[in-house]
Amino acid sequence: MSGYRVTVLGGGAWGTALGLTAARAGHDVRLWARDPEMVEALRRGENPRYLPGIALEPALEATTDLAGALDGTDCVLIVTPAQVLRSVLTAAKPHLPAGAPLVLCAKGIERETGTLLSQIADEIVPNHLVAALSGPSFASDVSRGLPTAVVIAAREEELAAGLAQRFSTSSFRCYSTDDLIGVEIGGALKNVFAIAAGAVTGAGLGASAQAATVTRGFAELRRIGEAFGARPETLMGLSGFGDLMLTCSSPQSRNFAYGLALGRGEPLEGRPLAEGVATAAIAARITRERGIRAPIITTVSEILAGSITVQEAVTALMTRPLRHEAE
Ligand SMILES: NC(=O)C1=CN([C@@H]2O[C@H](COP(=O)(O)OP(=O)(O)OC[C@H]3O[C@@H](n4cnc5c(N)ncnc54)[C@H](OP(=O)(O)O)[C@@H]3O)[C@@H](O)[C@H]2O)C=CC1
Ligand SMILES: O=C(CO)COP(=O)(O)O
Repeated sequence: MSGYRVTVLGGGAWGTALGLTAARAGHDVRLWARDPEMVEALRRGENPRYLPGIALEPALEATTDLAGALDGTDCVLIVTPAQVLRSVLTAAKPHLPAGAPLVLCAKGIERETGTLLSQIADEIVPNHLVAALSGPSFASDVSRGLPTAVVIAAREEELAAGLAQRFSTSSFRCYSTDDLIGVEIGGALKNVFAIAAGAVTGAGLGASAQAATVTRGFAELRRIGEAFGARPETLMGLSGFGDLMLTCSSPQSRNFAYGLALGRGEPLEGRPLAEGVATAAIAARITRERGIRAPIITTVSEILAGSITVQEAVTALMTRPLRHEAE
């Protein structure tokens, strides 16, 4: 299973962690990043911008040459933020070897179009097989080799299972599924719920309110998932429930930390990437247009748009007329 040629696109926290994991699994890894300084740092075995203080072992073969990084590759992990997938994939397209599957590792929905990331890949490179890697996994944990479990999804069960086998190590366990949409929706929306949980916590509303937010967020995720044809068991797995547990409770999550700052009324400029910020408004629009009840996503998008404060949002959520519903 080793000796696979793997290209990682993106030299951020997650691209670095996944590149390391693939190298530890015995694969021949090339990582492409756009910034020459980052490439130099990665070759030295560090990523001071995104994984400060973590020694990268082994050091990664990194390059700014996109064509060179993709030349002869067997598999491409795309680990740039969701909102730039379209441009990164368009740039990569002329250099992609036929038959190399694409593994989408970002978590989000395209802000302008509401398109899922696998659908963007289908549009731009319709002849390539597409998979998604998701689940509860902080880059800093993974790069340190701490135990982590993720799920790899593809419409073709064999592809997902094969990739899961190739990328698993003794500390990085990959499960597989053919429910691509379920895995993508879970990964994209948990970021919005993590902002909500952080905001509730940051506003000092207590651990009970935080647990209520996460649980009702999960109910919302399942409603949305059902409307998109996701399987309920997928959303109860690593990419849904699992990632909600992680990101809705730990300040290590950039989305939860963003929510904490919102709740505390702290400045938001210059914060690290929080994918839920870009996903919230489009997710709110999609649910509204499709008639799916999504009060938490809608509220987060209103807070981010500045049309309602966290305090007003909480009051509105708690006092809105209750629809008697089974949990
Ligand atoms: N960090 C984590 O623990 C995890 C992250 N993810 C997901 O992975 C995705 C990436 O996150 P992460 O790596 O943490 O993000 P980071 O902010 O750490 O890094 C983003 C990387 O993408 C690069 N980048 C940004 N825009 C472009 C562009 N237009 N063209 C080329 N490169 C670009 C940045 O380059 P530059 O430095 O030059 O700007 C940087 O290398 C997100 O969707 C996130 O949700 C998933 C699981 C875990
Ligand atoms: O997706 C993640 C963990 O599974 C990382 O979460 P954040 O992007 O919120 O840091």
